[in-house]
Amino acid sequence: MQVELKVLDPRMQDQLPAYGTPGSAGIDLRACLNEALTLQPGQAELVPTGLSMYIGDPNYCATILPRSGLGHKKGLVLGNLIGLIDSDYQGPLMVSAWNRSQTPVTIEPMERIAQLVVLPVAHADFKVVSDFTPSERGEGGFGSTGTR
Ligand SMILES: O=c1ccn([C@H]2C[C@H](O)[C@@H](COP(=O)(O)OP(=O)(O)OP(=O)(O)O)O2)c(=O)[nH]1
Ligand SMILES: [Mg+2]
Repeated sequence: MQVELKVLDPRMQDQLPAYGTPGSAGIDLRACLNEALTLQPGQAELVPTGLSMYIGDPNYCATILPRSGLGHKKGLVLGNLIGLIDSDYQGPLMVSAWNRSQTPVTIEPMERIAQLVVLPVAHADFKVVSDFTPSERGEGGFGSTGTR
């Protein structure tokens, strides 16, 4: 699928978003910072990626997810947990960088801090009913099937 892309920061011109391997689901996003940014424990800051994208097709969206190495080892995750990019959004792509750890984390300019995954979207057509069509699960949830 094709997605329109604008390069907002000239430093991104020669490192346009790309899949790292043919099987990669995510495209790494860089921190387009002018200087290193140190996040104190618990601190979150919006970091520009230097890009904007217009998906255009309402049957798709994009999500911004943590990189597993940074998230697990350094505690650098996302302030919104998952970023959701609407198909009609045309503004700058931003990453909410959140240091969930107990120690400061420094983000260097142009460091790859998160990843973007494009996903299909279904639009629900809600039909109001008073009784659902019966299902095997019914109302059971939140551990109703046990742990073993
Ligand atoms: O990590 C993120 C999350 C969102 N966005 C942009 C794209 C998205 O389409 C728009 C709105 O996001 P969302 O709907 O999650 O936020 P909201 O708080 O509901 O804002 P709005 O009222 O503009 O929909 O913000 C980002 O750049 N980065
Ligand atoms: Mg919204």
